[in-house]
Order: sequence, then C-alpha cells, then structure tokens
Amino acid sequence: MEWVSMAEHSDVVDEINDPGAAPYGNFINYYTFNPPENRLSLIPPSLLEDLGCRDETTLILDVGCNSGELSVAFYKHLVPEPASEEESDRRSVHLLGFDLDETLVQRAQVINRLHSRITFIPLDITEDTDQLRDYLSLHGCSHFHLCLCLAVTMWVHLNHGDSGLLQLLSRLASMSQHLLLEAQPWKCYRSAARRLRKLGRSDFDHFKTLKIRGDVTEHAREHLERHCGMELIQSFGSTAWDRKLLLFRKR
Ligand SMILES: C[S@@+](CC[C@H](N)C(=O)[O-])C[C@H]1O[C@@H](n2cnc3c(N)ncnc32)[C@H](O)[C@@H]1O
Repeated sequence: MEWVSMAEHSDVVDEINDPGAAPYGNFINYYTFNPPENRLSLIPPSLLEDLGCRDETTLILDVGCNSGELSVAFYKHLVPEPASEEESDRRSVHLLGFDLDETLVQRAQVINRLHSRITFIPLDITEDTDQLRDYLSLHGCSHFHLCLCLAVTMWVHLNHGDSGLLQLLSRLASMSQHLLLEAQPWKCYRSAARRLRKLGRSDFDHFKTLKIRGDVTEHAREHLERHCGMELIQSFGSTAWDRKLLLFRKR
C-alpha cells in the first residue's frame, strides 16, 4: 500500500516513491506523505498505563525512525507534560530512535527539542546492536518496555532475505517487553520491486527467492508467537494505508 497510495500523488512523490534513491525505505520526505497522525490516531494516549508501564523509568525504542517526526509525535502522544517538577523527577520516559541513514538521523537530532528524554542515533539493526544494550544499561533496565517497528520489516526483508526478517523480529523480541508492529503487506513488495526494475536497476537482492510471502504480517505473528515467546494482545486496526498495527507482549 505504501507504493500504491503514493502513486496517486505521482507528481510530488517521485523522490519518495523511488526505491533506487531509497533502497532501505530511507525516504527524505516520508512524513509529507505519511504524517504521524495516520498512525497516532489509532493508538490510545493511555497506552503506557494500559501496558502497566509504571516503573520509575520507561524505555521506548523506535526502530528505523527516519527523520524522527513520528518518534517525537509518538512520545508527546503517550507522555503528557509533567504537572510538577516533583512528578517529572518521579517518573521518566525515554525514547531511543535509530536509523541506518545518518543524514535522516541528523535531521531527527535537529528537530528534537526534548534532548533529555529523546535520543537519536545512527544504527543498522541487522548489524551489531551493542549500542542498544549500552543504552539499556545506562538506564539500569534489562529491556525496552515498548518497541516500535513501523514500516521497516519490508525493507529488511527485501535487503536481507527471510533470515534477515526473522532475525529482526527475534532480536527485537529479545530486548522488548512489548512490540508494536506495522508490517508492510505483500503488495508493497511487488510495487517496490517493480519500481526498481522500471528505473533499470536490478531487483532487490532477495525478492525472487523469498519464501515468506503472501500474508507477511501473519508470518511475523507466527514467528513471534512460536519462536520468540511473544503473544498478540491487541490489534489497533488498520492505517489509512491498509496496514495492521499489532501489539505483542512477552509471555
Ligand atoms: C518507510 S520508513 C518508516 C519510518 C518510521 N518507522 C515510520 O513508520 O514512520 C523505513 C525506515 O527504516 C529505515 N531502515 C531500513 N532498514 C533499516 C535497518 N536495517 N536498520 C535501521 N533502520 C533501517 C530506513 O532508513 C527508513 O528510514
């Protein structure tokens, strides 16, 4: 749907729609086309309380945060301004956003006004994740209370194959108590590959050999439930781009 909906605005979206220019989904103006509100309108502001995140410190991880607009908006959506200094000292919520695209991360750092609470770093989730462990230790936590993995799975899948996708899910599950997942449906894969070919580029490394195809969200659910000790606890419905927002919890 990512590609399908965007094609409707073809004049403006060439850049964002061009997988040659953004082979990892690292679109430079993503939030022009998919504003934070599209997802936030489905998420109750009380989510952290609903999940029982009442610890002194609550940690949120945002995987593939792009230029940070959704991360910051998500944080503000879930975390009300503290009523007093005392309240602010008592309970703190921190968000770590990361993306493999350093230019996008730099932009995220510039728009971020909540430096003491929100941090953006460059990181490729398919590589070494020591920095995530370091961040957890810095805050004295063994896991992230909530991990957001929104519109990232397809890019990891296309660039790193089935094993890359499953490893991503396992990795996130191993460090998170809750996982909010928005996986792109299969039609987005076809559109992404088609557009790449149109540009005269070779296919994504793994597109033709993927065994996980069709209902990718269901495959992801199965992997998380069978192999990662997680269970689906809620579906927040579908976004304007017809993608499910699913919430998993560590059993
Ligand atoms: C389509 S955007 C989605 C951005 C954001 N998560 C959202 O839903 O609004 C996908 C983002 O994932 C990032 N990404 C893709 N593969 C990644 C990887 N292996 N590690 C970290 N970020 C990655 C891209 O650079 C891009 O910014």
